Amino acid sequence: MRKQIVAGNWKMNNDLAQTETLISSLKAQVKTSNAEVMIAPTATNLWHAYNSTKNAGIEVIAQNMHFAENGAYTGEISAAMLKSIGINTVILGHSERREYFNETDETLAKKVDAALAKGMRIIFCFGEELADRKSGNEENVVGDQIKKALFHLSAADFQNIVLAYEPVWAIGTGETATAEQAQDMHAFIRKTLADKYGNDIAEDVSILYGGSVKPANAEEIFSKPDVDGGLIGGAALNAEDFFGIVNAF
Ligand SMILES: O=C[C@H](O)COP(=O)(O)O
Repeated sequence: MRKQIVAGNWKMNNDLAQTETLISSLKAQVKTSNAEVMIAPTATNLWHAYNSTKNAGIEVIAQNMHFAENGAYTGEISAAMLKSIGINTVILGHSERREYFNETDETLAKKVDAALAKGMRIIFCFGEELADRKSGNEENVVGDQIKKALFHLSAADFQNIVLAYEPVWAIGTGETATAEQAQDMHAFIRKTLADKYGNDIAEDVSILYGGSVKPANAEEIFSKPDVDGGLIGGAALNAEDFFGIVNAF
């Protein structure tokens, strides 16, 4: 069943004290919503965030994980480690991970497998760069990213997959895809899934949009039929802005 989701990706922001402050502000704003609400603090603050949001209607999720179960991977965190502190959802494939940490479709496929093997839910990110859009190649790029990292999965695996379309040119730039551009790409993504897995699976997968979503543009973007929510960066660092977006549903 397709869900509406608004997830705040805090990226490398907020130390422990700032995390406590922002979570208190978020808890003060939470009310019954049509959307599932998630926050992704940095790894050092996951355990604290998990404990301070229990029963608050906010799921704490991770920004990344390694594909190995354990071993000599200095600085990395495994799915089992996340699960052991109550984290059941992980963002994978964010464009910043692809760009600055050389994550490829191949390593992402392994991360996807590792997360699913531990029963985790995945928010899988992808999106084209500005040059791809300017050359009219955005659907090829996005289609390839999805196929290479996800098309080895079974139809049943998609119960634990949420997709997040994030055009790289719209991330942190203040430049947003128009609601029509988002809808067109989301419809293409759903068709790509339907061609491989059938309509029922494609209709059930939630597809989020990410890239400079703000309270002022969220309602229009979320009103589109194939947009099921947002992955929010900058605006997730302010409780009022974040809930301005959540309440756009
Ligand atoms: O993960 C979130 C996205 O990168 C969007 O970030 P942004 O809302 O700051 O553009």
